Formats: sequence, structure tokens, C-alpha cells
Amino acid sequence: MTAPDQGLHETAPLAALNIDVSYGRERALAGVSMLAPAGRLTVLAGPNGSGKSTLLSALSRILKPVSGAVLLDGRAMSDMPTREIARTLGLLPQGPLVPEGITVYDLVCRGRYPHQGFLKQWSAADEEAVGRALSVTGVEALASRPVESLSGGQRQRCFIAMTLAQETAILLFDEPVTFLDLRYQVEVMELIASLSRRHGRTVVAVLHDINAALQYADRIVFLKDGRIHDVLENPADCSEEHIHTVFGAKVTRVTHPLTGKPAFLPSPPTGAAP
Ligand SMILES: Nc1ncnc2c1ncn2[C@@H]1O[C@H](COP(=O)(O)OP(=O)(O)OP(=O)(O)O)[C@@H](O)[C@H]1O
Repeated sequence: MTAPDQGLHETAPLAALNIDVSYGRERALAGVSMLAPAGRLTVLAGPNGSGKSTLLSALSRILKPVSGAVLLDGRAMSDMPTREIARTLGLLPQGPLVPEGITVYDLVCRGRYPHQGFLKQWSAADEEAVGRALSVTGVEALASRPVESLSGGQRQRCFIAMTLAQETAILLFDEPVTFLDLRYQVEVMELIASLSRRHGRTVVAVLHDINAALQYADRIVFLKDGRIHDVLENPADCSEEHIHTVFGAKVTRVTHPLTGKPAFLPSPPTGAAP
């Protein structure tokens, strides 16, 4: 476990430097520094209300820190034009709103907006990016359906497709698998992990499922009470004590028989019948 690596922020594609974020008078993040190293999957984990979504919003400039800075490719994000940010960084927020009456195809096309402009109209490259995103998320067959008519899990995959169609070097996901059934949880996590491992994208994801985090993350940033608790550069180092300290939960560590990675099972209260 290490402290947030201050010196590396100049080379990391995305970095928060000592940021404070407030909602009115309520301080949600205090003195948070973190890096998203290039080509790696960084997971933000921690208890409810610890500040994970707030940090992701600050990393994508949806929320402006009251102090400190967020750097995108070494430049202060606060000084950058929105369209330039959107060409570099894509965000899938928690519970995104569905535009009324929109079809899956048109929703995914919206991912290409940052690449459009007065002089640059819809191109074959845009069409190909949309096709790839529909295919990789397995929603091609739903393309003509209104998004409102889909199940929660199907919608989530469509929003992931929209985010992928943006074809950004950095991708931020806020609880991307929360509404998905087991099959799609695995498929979407495999997809997100492959974005960094195979395609070199820099990915930051908020995950509630600590076991998914341990199986897929290259590194885990734990938040607690609006601060960085610690950073696990090697998730295999995660211990029962660590989970107890961060989440206040008693757990038993087991080893995944196929991946050899740790997983945690809830421990029943002492003396409770199984
Ligand atoms: N829109 C808001 N207005 C006021 N306070 C907010 C708002 N959003 C979040 N907060 C507060 O900021 C703190 C951090 O919330 P945040 O949603 O970032 O936590 P989280 O770790 O993502 O939680 P969860 O796991 O429950 O999604 C909490 O105390 C929360 O009550």
C-alpha cells in the first residue's frame, strides 16, 4: 500500500492534485490526490458516501473543485474547452437520463458529437465507430428500438456503447455493472478490462463490488470519509483487515481457483448458524 504518488502527475494522463469538493457547505472531498496511470484500470472503491462519484465527477469537470486542480495530460482541466476534453475523456455517469423517444442507434451516435463540428460532418469514421461500439457491447440487435423500451441492463449496455463510440483515450465509468445480471456483469467487466489491457485506454471505474474490483483492477484507490484511505498498487495484497478497516465488514479471504486472485466472503456474526 502506498500514499498517492505525488511526483508522477506530470506523466499520468489524468490526475487530481489536492482537491477539495463541496456541495454547498457540505465538504464531500478533502485534500484528495490521485492518479490514473496510462493504460491501466484504476478502480475507486469505498463505503457509501465516501466520495467515489464525487471524485469521478471532479475528474470529468462536471464538478469544479473549490481548491486544488485536475490535470488532463498535464494541463489544468479548468482552462480547457469542453469539446477538447470530450475528445480525450468519456464519462458514463450513474443513472444517465434517457432522451425522450431516442433509439439505441441514435443514442450511440451521440457519442460522436465531440468529433462533429461546423466544418466536419458525419463521416465513414463516425459510422464505423458507432458500429464497433454497438457490436462490442452486444446491442446491435436492439439498434432500432427506443431506449425507453429496454430493460435496465440493456439500457446500461447502450450507454456503455455511447461512451465507447466517443473513442477517447480516457474512460470513466460510475458503477457500470450495478444493474446488470451476472452474465453481463462479467461481460461488461471483461470489456472494460480489455479497454486498458488490449487497447491501452486509461480507465477509472467506481465499483461497489469489491470482488469484481479485485478480479479486474490493476490498482484500487480506497476512499473513506471524503479522503483517500490508501492505494493498493497490487490488489492481490488486499487483506481481511484491510476490508474491515475500510468497510467495517467482517470478511473471510478466499482465493479464486481459476485466477488465483483474492475474493472476500462475508463472515457471519460469531456464533450465528450458517
Ligand atoms: N448532490 C448532492 N448534494 C449534496 N450532497 C451530496 C450530493 N451528492 C453527494 N453528496 C454528499 O457527498 C458525499 C459523497 O457522496 P458520493 O455520492 O460521492 O459518495 P459515493 O462514495 O459515490 O457513495 P455511494 O457508494 O453511495 O454511491 C456524501 O456525504 C453525500 O451525501
